[in-house]
Amino acid sequence: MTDSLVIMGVAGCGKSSLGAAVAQATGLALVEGDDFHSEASRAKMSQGIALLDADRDGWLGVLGEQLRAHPEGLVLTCSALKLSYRERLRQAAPGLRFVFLDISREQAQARVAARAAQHFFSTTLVDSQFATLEAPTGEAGVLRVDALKSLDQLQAEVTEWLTAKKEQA
Ligand SMILES: Nc1ncnc2c1ncn2[C@@H]1O[C@H](COP(=O)(O)OP(=O)(O)OP(=O)(O)O)[C@@H](O)[C@H]1O
Ligand SMILES: O=C(O)[C@H](O)[C@@H](O)[C@H](O)[C@H](O)CO
Repeated sequence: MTDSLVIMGVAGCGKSSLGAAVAQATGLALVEGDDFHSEASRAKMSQGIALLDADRDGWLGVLGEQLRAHPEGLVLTCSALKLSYRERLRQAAPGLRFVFLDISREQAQARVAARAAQHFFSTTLVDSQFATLEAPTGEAGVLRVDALKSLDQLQAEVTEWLTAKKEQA
């Protein structure tokens, strides 16, 4: 059973912010999924072209290698929008847990627009993130959190959940 954890959700939901806070709180290494997109994928996203399964295939493979390379556990930020993507990651780290940052389309749009000048992700792509998203409702090892809560509150919810899981194990 792995200690690794994925912080998932659509663009702008707060994966990087919460990932950093949880890594700090747990002492686990932080791996930013966005750092492993190919140049071609980054170019597509900055031009407002949504990624397809084929674009995400190699990326998910590399993220699986990251999980395998950290048997002590890590905090991985990754959109992980579809069940099949999450299953790929679970194959690399059986028992992998996910924190789903749940956000409305309007709020995600507002956050992505607010940071557009400093970020590669095109604001026109938010709708496609929601079209692709298969929420992980009902999947094992998933904590859903409200992305509009404060970072402190979110981090506390996640660490409490991780501690409760450890006590059950
Ligand atoms: N809990 C929060 N409350 C308020 N604002 C937040 C919160 N979390 C993140 N933000 C803000 O929302 C924006 C997006 O956050 P962040 O970059 O962490 O999201 P992300 O999901 O990693 O985005 P992406 O994957 O698209 O890079 C940032 O401007 C960040 O400061
Ligand atoms: O699967 C995807 O479409 C991508 O991973 C996106 O979600 C972005 O990379 C990310 O959120 C950056 O804004």
